[in-house]
Amino acid sequence: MFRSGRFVAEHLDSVAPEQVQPNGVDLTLDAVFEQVSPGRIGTDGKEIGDREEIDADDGVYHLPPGGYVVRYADLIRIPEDHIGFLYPRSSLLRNSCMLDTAVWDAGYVGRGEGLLEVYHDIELEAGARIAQLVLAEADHEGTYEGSYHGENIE
Ligand SMILES: O=c1ccn([C@H]2C[C@H](O)[C@@H](COP(=O)(O)OP(=O)(O)OP(=O)(O)O)O2)c(=O)[nH]1
Repeated sequence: MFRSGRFVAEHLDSVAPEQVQPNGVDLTLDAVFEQVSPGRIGTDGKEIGDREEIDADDGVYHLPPGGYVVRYADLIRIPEDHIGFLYPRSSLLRNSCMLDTAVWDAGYVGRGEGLLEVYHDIELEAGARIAQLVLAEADHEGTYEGSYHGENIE
């Protein structure tokens, strides 16, 4: 069963009322990066390529077509007995952009990242809502202890 937005909000730090949706919580944009060196995924592990942070102009990112790594501002804690799924805000799709996301594991804590695909120039303001996190009840064995556990927490 998918949980309500109010339930999801209980597992994020400092959620503004406008972020809470009927079925989930909107995540906001913290930073935008451009990858500048190759990454690697092998049988023996993975390496993430270097990135350069893109400057916002008076708090607004002006993004030409391309692929960008975005970091969400919201600190997320996926509770035990749950799994998280993140979806793009439909206004992104309606503006010829897409946010690619993966599974959010039970036990994960951090400020996560996603891949923003831009097919037409777009302006995104820092702090703008760009995605929606939903939580579903799920069986699992163990909890997330991977390399991204605790990421982007100062
Ligand atoms: O769009 C997403 C989806 C998930 N995550 C977070 C939550 C998730 O629990 C964690 C790890 O994701 P995954 O298990 O897919 O990472 P991996 O590439 O398999 O790395 P590791 O082996 O370290 O887990 O990253 C994101 O930041 N963005």
